Amino acid sequence: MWNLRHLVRATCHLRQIRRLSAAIPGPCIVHKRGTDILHDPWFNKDTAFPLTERDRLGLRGLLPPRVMSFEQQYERFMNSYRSLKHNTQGEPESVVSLAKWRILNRLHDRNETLYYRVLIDNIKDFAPIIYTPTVGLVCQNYGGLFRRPRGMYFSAKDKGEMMSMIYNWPAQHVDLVVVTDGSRILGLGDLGVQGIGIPIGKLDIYVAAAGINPQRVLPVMLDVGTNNQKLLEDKLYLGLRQPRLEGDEYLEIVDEFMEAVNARWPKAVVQFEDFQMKWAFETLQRYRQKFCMFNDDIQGTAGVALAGLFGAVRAQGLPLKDIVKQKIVVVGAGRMLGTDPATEPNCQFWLLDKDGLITKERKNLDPTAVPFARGFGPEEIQGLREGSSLLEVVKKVKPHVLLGLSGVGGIFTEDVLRAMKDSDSPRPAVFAMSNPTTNAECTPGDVFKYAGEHAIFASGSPFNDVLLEDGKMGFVNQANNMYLFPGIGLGALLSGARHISDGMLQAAAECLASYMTDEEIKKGILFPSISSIRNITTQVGAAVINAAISEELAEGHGDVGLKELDHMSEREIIEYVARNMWYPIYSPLVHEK
Ligand SMILES: NC(=O)c1ccc[n+]([C@@H]2O[C@H](COP(=O)([O-])OP(=O)(O)OC[C@H]3O[C@@H](n4cnc5c(N)ncnc54)[C@H](O)[C@@H]3O)[C@@H](O)[C@H]2O)c1
Ligand SMILES: O=C(O)C[C@H](O)C(=O)O
Ligand SMILES: [Mg+2]
Repeated sequence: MWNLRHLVRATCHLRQIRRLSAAIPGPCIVHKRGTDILHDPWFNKDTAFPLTERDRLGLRGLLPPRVMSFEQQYERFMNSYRSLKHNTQGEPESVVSLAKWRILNRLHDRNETLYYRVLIDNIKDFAPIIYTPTVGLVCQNYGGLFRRPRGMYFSAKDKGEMMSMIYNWPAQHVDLVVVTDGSRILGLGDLGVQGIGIPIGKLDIYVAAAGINPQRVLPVMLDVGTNNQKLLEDKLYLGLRQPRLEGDEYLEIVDEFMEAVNARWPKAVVQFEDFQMKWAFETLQRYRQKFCMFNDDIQGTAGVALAGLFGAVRAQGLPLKDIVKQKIVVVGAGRMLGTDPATEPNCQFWLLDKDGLITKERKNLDPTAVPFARGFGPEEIQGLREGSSLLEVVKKVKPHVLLGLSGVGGIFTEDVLRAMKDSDSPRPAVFAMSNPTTNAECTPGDVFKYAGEHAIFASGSPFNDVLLEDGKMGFVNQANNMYLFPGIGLGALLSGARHISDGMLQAAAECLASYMTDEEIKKGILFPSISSIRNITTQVGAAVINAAISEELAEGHGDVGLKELDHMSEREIIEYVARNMWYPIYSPLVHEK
């Protein structure tokens, strides 16, 4: 895997290949004219329609006469975005974030080409707006923010209709579907239909990071009701006002939706997102051999956590094989229980949930927890018992890594972090992976203050780096599944995989883990900057394709059949991925009746 990293980092010219192909855009066939084009965000160029195109498409007189360039439009948008800073001075952070989201969303609704270009170029600044943490706020305030629908809504009332409803979607081709039932939105709980913001945000990341064509993405909300009493009582709530369906009634809805998607777009990849744990796990088992799908919260997150663990081992100057000697305390067992222990490295885990340490004495122990539950043999750390508190566990175990996926903000208290200072690792690692920011288990400032300046920190939502007392920088990593899901989806799509195997997921995680140099790791930088997300995704996508080919799961994509894929070198696969990434540029529009 080290070779792969070197290969790709050395082939930066790929970006030039992309830019070159982007510089000569092919024509785009449009079946509309006049205002219908101006009101279609996919074709709309606003004031940048050239005069010849205005004549051809019946736009003359419908726009002010001056023709602006793309660059001028870009600058104009960025200026108005920047001016928000002055206009919202003194306002609470949430007001400022929502104002930023609104201005981006308005552009998204009006001109997709410009929207995705500013998003790609400014991904580090804009990801916190269109993705975590602001997307959480958007979901919470969806009723008030709603202006026009985006994506598709399938509700419990649509039972028996989905096979025909799916044809209401206007695009002929769909490559990627992200679906949620809104039951566990980030760490914010059941938000019902308002959870649609999450598939929209994830698919924006797909376009920006994986170059999926935005005309070929489909965000989906499966509205099976909500158990959120506040929403049920809210007169302006836009979803079904009924309790969530359960059992077979629930599964019948998801089954019907999956069959409908598969009937219309048999090669589309479906990503399950933010389903409460019981359904996340159940639907993954139910569909993973039948459809090309994966669960991002289980599989994407496990891969990112694994890459983080590898990084923590390397930061201690240890070889990767020493990962098995690492002591890892995981707080928030939900995610972990969803992973197959056979695919996890044989580390030593201590799992805690809301009832404390999980041991074999746990009543009603979840069968998936059995391999992770602690026993009481002589090799066990003395003094720990069923339900021991987090502080007790950290004090006794002295873990190398403390990993939070609890959804509970601030649960890594000062005492817990001080106890991490006595970790058996010279670089104690604290991963506060819960989202959004307010739900993070701790802040980086507290980690460097209490667990020591040698600590390593990663969080699910972005935080700023911390200036330490000695003038050095305490680096903040973002351990978020966005480093993997775009590459998993893209690799599955371009390989034409029948389904997504553990081997493909493992390849994705290993590729991410190998991305960082030893110098970066030594500084405590375990994950790349989000600014390089297209490059990372290219590599992850290629790794996934390679795994699909070697496991004989690949069937090819478009004009590239299995035979061609099979004959590609590693380098050619990377080029194949880069070549297939969409890049926003105005294409000449050609009208056809
Ligand atoms: N960074 C990422 O890429 C990423 C990916 C997936 C999920 N997440 C985050 O993980 C969080 C949890 O998601 P989930 O779907 O696993 O939720 P969940 O509700 O299924 O699981 C939460 C787990 O935390 C435990 N827990 C709750 N309170 C606790 C406490 N006080 N002490 C110890 N354990 C406690 C629960 O018992 C449960 O095991 C969310 O905030 C989500 O945003 C982050
Ligand atoms: O959405 C994210 O930012 C990560 C993850 O999928 C989550 O559910 O928290
Ligand atoms: Mg999620």
